[in-house]
Amino acid sequence: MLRRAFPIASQPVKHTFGVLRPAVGPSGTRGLANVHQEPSITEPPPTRGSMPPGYVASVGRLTTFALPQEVVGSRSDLALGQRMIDTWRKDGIFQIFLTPAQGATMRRAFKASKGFFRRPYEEKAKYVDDQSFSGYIASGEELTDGVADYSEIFTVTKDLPVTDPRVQAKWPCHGPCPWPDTNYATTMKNLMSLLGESGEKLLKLTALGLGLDDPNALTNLTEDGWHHMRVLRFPQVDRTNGKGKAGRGIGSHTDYGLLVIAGQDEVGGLFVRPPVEGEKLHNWEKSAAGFQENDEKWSYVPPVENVLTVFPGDMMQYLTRDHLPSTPHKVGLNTRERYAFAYFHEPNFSSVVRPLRDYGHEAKNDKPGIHYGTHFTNMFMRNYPERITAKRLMAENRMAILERIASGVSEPVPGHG
Ligand SMILES: O=C(O)CCC(=O)C(=O)O
Ligand SMILES: [Fe+2]
Repeated sequence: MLRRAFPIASQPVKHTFGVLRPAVGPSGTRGLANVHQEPSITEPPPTRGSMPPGYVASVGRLTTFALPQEVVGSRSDLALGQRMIDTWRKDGIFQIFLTPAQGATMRRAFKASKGFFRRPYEEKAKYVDDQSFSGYIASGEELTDGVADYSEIFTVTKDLPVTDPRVQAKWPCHGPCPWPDTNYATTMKNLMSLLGESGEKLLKLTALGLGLDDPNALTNLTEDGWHHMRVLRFPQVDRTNGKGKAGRGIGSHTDYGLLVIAGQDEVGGLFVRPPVEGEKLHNWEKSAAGFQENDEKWSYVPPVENVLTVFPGDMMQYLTRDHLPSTPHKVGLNTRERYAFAYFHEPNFSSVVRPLRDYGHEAKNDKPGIHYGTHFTNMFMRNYPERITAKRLMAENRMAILERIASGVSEPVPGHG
């Protein structure tokens, strides 16, 4: 393996993207990642796996950051925040090193995920809930831009007992998580809480990097945040059930909240679209799903051991008035089955997200704000119109309840108004 010393924090790192066509390779893409670390660390993590067949894309060489134990607003925190923002604006994505606790829990979570997805379809299909969108989503069930994906998913949303006042008040998307067993539940909850710690640090660093007057401007939104996670399996490209679109794991889309923090096994399948001059998507107004699905401006994200990838979601874009666009991404099926996690670090369900006052081109607050829970509900209704949860929501006219919550007309629920 090649070894070389890497630039330290204060020096910019040049990124290169090599264009590779799957027809001629690469099998076993290897390359060097750019590492943003203490000067003593000189070994970049090697990449693994290979690009899914049939896709045309450049191969991303991602910058990797080491997050501090704690974000205290020091000069090095500020420099790191600025570097993170520059990297998102250029590549749309970066990597962070896993902490040892995250690494250990991630391994347990992959094991639990494999164990669950290997169970018979008839059993898996029982793990759904009619109030929350948590639980099992079969391969060929999820729609992106109206077209079925082959991803097989277990979604985890906030696990609320039926006695929770919000569930009692029939808030849309609020309900229990239909766990397959206690080991699965404990492992996934642990993983989410450890990824959430990175999410909070990343938000503080982002606020610093943006130069916001209030360093807590972003983390104020995530108190009792509507964090959720998708535990994913993608079938081998020639072992699908025929219900999705050939070769496609998940069609091009953006995700909904502040940050997407994702982890993948060694197989490979994820592509991101680095910001392109002149392209502006506003997924909360008009669906970004299916956007430029088939052109060549995509960058393959090679799997790297012991890292997570991080990119902005729709609410980060809205808050920053497009300075940090929500990164479009898609997943292709590979020659082997693939396992992954996508964790979403989100605002509180009831929060109204407004463009940052002290940031952007206009000082005045000229945008109405987005009620995050309404945005989330709209997105899930769009993706799973046939799900039992969507049907109950419509039958009980819970959209009207949501409107009352969003306009502040509803009875406040203790602690969650
Ligand atoms: O499989 C991945 O790496 C990403 C999955 C994804 O984009 C999602 O679940 O929204
Ligand atoms: Fe996604």
